[in-house]
Amino acid sequence: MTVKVAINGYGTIGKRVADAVSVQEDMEIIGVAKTRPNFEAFMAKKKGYDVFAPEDRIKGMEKANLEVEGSIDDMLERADVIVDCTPGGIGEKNKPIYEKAGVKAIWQGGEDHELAGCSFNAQSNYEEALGRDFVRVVSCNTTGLCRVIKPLDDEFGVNKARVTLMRRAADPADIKKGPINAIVPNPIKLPSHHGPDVKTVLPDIDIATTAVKLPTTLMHLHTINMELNSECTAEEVEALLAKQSRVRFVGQGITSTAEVMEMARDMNRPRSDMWENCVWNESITIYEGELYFFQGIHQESDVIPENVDAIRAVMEVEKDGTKSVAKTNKAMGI
Ligand SMILES: NC(=O)C1=CN([C@@H]2O[C@H](COP(=O)(O)OP(=O)(O)OC[C@H]3O[C@@H](n4cnc5c(N)ncnc54)[C@H](OP(=O)(O)O)[C@@H]3O)[C@@H](O)[C@H]2O)C=CC1
Ligand SMILES: O=C(OP(=O)(O)O)[C@H](O)COP(=O)(O)O
Repeated sequence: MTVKVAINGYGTIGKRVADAVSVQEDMEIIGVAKTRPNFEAFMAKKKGYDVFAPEDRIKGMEKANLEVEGSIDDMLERADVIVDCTPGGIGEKNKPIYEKAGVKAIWQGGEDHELAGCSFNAQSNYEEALGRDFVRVVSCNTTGLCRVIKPLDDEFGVNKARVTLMRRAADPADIKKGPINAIVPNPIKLPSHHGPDVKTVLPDIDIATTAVKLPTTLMHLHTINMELNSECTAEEVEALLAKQSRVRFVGQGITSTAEVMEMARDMNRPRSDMWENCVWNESITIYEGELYFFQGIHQESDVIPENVDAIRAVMEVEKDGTKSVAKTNKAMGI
């Protein structure tokens, strides 16, 4: 079976999900929806994607010489599953349209957990999403946290996790957000929403997070501190994280997020994406019985393989999460 996938919202996340789906053997893109005839819409056409638009936007698109296949309802008629990559809060409004069309939907981390009732991270809770109509792939930061907390909890038991998130202020193409010369405690009320968000995937983890926004566009950086239930060495933690397919160790002169992104460019990754958590293995330390390490998260791309796995889970084309992760990784080159 080839799963027919539609994308609603072809921005930072949507365009990457479209390309990642296109390289999988068991799924295909049947259309992407745009609201404006901007360069991204023309690029989507150039790549061979059928472009759809809300009914009231079609005329404007055609006036700009962008050929539109039909409305979002038309796109839903052709799809088995829709990946909603519209800005946070907009996706919620689309739920009735998807329900009416009887199409499964996957939302992103900008929406609340309650919208889908199932928050997803492939390595943490794939099986929970099997056959569901609605799933939410958790945000970039939450994805990055789940990817390391889950294996550490399985192996050593996580008694408590305390994380400081230094967040990029905006994506590289975003001209609207700041700050450009300040460090902003955000959210100001503590702890931040990221800890509760991890608990939507891993409910038994004691986690608290704080977050600030920094004037950078490249990546988020996490300082992770955990109390583990069993005694272990830094070497044992390093060996465990080395086995995780979506965790990459960085060293060899990489001392910053800028150099991680340069490496992604050198790797000829599409859009210089870094789909894996980037852990500085040199930072992995056990100090007075507690674990510490740094990891970088490429906000624009770490959730992309997770969306591919979420499609397989809701469509039940692969019942085993480990196998889905392996298929996704192989097709994308992770
Ligand atoms: N960027 C990031 O770092 C990450 C984002 N996320 C989450 O992914 C989701 C999407 O974010 P992101 O890709 O950054 O957003 P973008 O703003 O980059 O893209 C959003 C897309 O949605 C379209 N859109 C805008 N308004 C509407 C609307 N009213 N109805 C339908 N489509 C609309 C836009 O199309 P058009 O230009 O045609 O209007 C655009 O293609 C959010 O939930 C976000 O929280 C998750 C992880 C990381
Ligand atoms: O999901 C994200 O971040 P978050 O995990 O801090 O909510 C993305 O980086 C988008 O964040 P934004 O809402 O600052 O654009």
